[in-house]
Amino acid sequence: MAAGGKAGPKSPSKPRAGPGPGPLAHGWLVLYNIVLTAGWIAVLYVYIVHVLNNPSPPEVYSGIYDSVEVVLKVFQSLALLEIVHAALGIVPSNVLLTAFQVFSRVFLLWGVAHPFKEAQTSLGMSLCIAAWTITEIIRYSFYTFALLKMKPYVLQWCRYTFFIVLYPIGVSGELLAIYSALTPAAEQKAFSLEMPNPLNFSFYYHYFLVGVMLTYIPVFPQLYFHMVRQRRKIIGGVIKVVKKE
Ligand SMILES: CCCCCCCCCCCCC/C=C/C(=O)SCCNC(=O)CCNC(=O)[C@H](O)C(C)(C)COP(=O)(O)OP(=O)(O)OC[C@H]1O[C@@H](n2cnc3c(N)ncnc32)[C@H](O)[C@@H]1OP(=O)(O)O
Repeated sequence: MAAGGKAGPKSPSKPRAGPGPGPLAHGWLVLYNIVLTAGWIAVLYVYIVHVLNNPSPPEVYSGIYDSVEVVLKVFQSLALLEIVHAALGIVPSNVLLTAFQVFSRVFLLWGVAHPFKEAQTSLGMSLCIAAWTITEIIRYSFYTFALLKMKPYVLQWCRYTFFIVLYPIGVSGELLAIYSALTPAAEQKAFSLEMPNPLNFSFYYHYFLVGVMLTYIPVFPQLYFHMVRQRRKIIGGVIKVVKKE
């Protein structure tokens, strides 16, 4: 039995089996989702204030990361706990997909934006922050309501519809931000190891970044179509045909 008293991870297309999380896990998840909703609302607030104060390009996008940096890093990093929740079985999410989703963003923040000013000020960064923020306010508030046995249809519809547009925007933004870090990473030889060295091994961070960008090609469709299946299951009006023996 998993920590929260519910069955282990399930196939994404099956309905939740069992009673849901136990009381302790339930309380924790309510707290977690409320804190994360509030955190992302704070990101949105700072984002909007920045746009209103700097309405013309390039400042309108180039300064967004600087404005939201601290709060964004805190709340996006807290999403690592989602992998733990899924791995412990207290939520029925797919562990691998959750890990890809969370790691790609955490890596973008700490491995791309944090070290490279060019990524911070790129248009891509402002696009993905906008897409993440809208998604997460809806997602965490939806989970909170669901745990409290309320599922406002509008929120549920937004949760399983907005991704159709926000995923491509977010992923394009992430790829643009990584792309803008390639030249500075190569020029600065950041986090790289050149030969000769005692390990007899070379590592070039900008090539690693190219590798990360290529990883999006097989992984992103899996995430996207997972959400398409979830949408079909939850609000798609699937008619179940029961075969008579
Ligand atoms: C070195 C690093 C290299 C990394 C390289 C990686 C390459 C990666 C490429 C792809 C990158 C993607 C980057 C992402 C960009 C963006 O996000 S852009 C913005 C748009 N984004 C979205 O819309 C995100 C959509 N995706 C998701 O929601 C998740 O990530 C998911 C894992 C795909 C979701 O899957 P799942 O968990 O199955 O969805 P749900 O239907 O919401 O949940 C299933 C059930 O689990 C319950 N649950 C989940 N979390 C919680 C929680 N915190 N609290 C309570 N309950 C939770 C949920 O209620 C569902 O329960 P049931 O209804 O009972 O089934």
